[in-house]
Amino acid sequence: MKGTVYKSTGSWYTVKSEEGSFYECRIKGKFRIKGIKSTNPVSVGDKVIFELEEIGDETVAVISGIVERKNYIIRKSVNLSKQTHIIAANLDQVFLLVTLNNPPTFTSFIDRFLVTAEAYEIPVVLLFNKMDVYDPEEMVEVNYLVQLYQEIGYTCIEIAAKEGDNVHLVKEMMIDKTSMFAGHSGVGKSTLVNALEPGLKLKTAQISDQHLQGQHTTTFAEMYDLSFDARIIDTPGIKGFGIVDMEKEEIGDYFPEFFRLKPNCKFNNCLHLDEPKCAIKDALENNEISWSRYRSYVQMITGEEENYRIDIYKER
Ligand SMILES: Nc1nc2c(ncn2[C@@H]2O[C@H](COP(=O)(O)OP(=O)(O)OP(=O)(O)O)[C@@H](O)[C@H]2O)c(=O)[nH]1
Ligand SMILES: [Zn+2]
Repeated sequence: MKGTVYKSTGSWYTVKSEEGSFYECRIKGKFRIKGIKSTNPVSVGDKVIFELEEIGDETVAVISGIVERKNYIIRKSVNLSKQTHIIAANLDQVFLLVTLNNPPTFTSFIDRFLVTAEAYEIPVVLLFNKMDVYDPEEMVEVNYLVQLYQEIGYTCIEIAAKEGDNVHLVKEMMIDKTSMFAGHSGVGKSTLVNALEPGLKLKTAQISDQHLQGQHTTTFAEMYDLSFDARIIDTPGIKGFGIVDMEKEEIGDYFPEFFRLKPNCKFNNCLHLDEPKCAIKDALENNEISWSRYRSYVQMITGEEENYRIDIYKER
C-alpha cells in the first residue's frame, strides 16, 4: 500500500493510506537517503510504501520503502552534531508571517528565511499580518515591503488574522496542498490557523518560550488534515527553518533578482562584492535592486549573524 506519514514518534509512524485509513507502522530495513546522514530515516510528509505483515497472531504494518522526496527541511541533531534530523518532507509551500512591530520582523530575517527556502526548493508566500493596527506611516512601510518582495517574485498577502481579513485568500492558496506556517513568536500563527480552521489546536503555542528551545525537548512534527482539502504541518518548538550548509558562491543564486542579473557580471564567479563590472552592484546604484536585500546578502556572505539588526524601517 501507499500512504503519507502524518506523525512519527521515532519508533512508530502514523501513516494515512491512499484510501484514507490510518495505520500505525514500524520500519523495516535500512533507509539511507543519499547524501544526508539523518537520525530519522522517515519523516512527516514522506510518501511511503507499507505492507501488513502477520507476526505471530498479530498484524503489523511495516514501512518498506520511501518515495523520493520533492524537498525536505532539516535541523542539526542536538546530540550528534554530524547528523541531521529531517523535520518534514514534501512541503508544497511555507507561509511566512511578517509583522512590522509586536514583534518586529526585520528584513534580514525575511531574506535569510527566503534564501533558505530557495535552497530547500520550497515556495514561500509572505503574509503581512496585523494590518488592522498599522498607522498611516506604518502602512507606507508595509506597502513598500509588499512591492519589494512582489517585484522579486514572491506572493504577498496583507491580512489581519484576528479580524479574518483576507484569510480566505490564504485558504484558497492552501487547497490541495501541504503547507507550513512560520514566523517569529507572536506574529499570529496560531490566530491564523484558528481563523482558517476553528477548533484545530496546534501545539505551536505550548512551546513558545524561547528558552525552552535549546533544551532537549523531544518535539515531533505532525500533519493535520483541514476541512477544506488542505494539510498543515505543525512543527512545535522548531523556530525558523533550520540551517542549510551553503557555499559562499551559491548564496547569491538564492536571491532570485541577483540570479537573473548574474550573467551580466564580468566574472562568472562574481560574488558581487568588490569585483569590477558587476551587474548586481550596477543595479543597486540604479535602484533596481533594494539596498536591504543587498545588505542581507552581504551579511550572509560575510557570516555576520542576525545580531546585526539595523533595519530599513529605522534608516529610511
Ligand atoms: N491586532 C491584531 N492582533 C493579532 C492579529 N493576529 C494575531 N494577533 C495577536 O497577536 C498575539 C500573538 O498571536 P499568536 O497567534 O499567539 O502568535 P503566534 O505566532 O502563534 O505565537 P507563538 O505561538 O508564540 O509562536 C495575540 O495576542 C493575537 O491576538 C491581527 O491580525 N491583528
Ligand atoms: Zn556581480
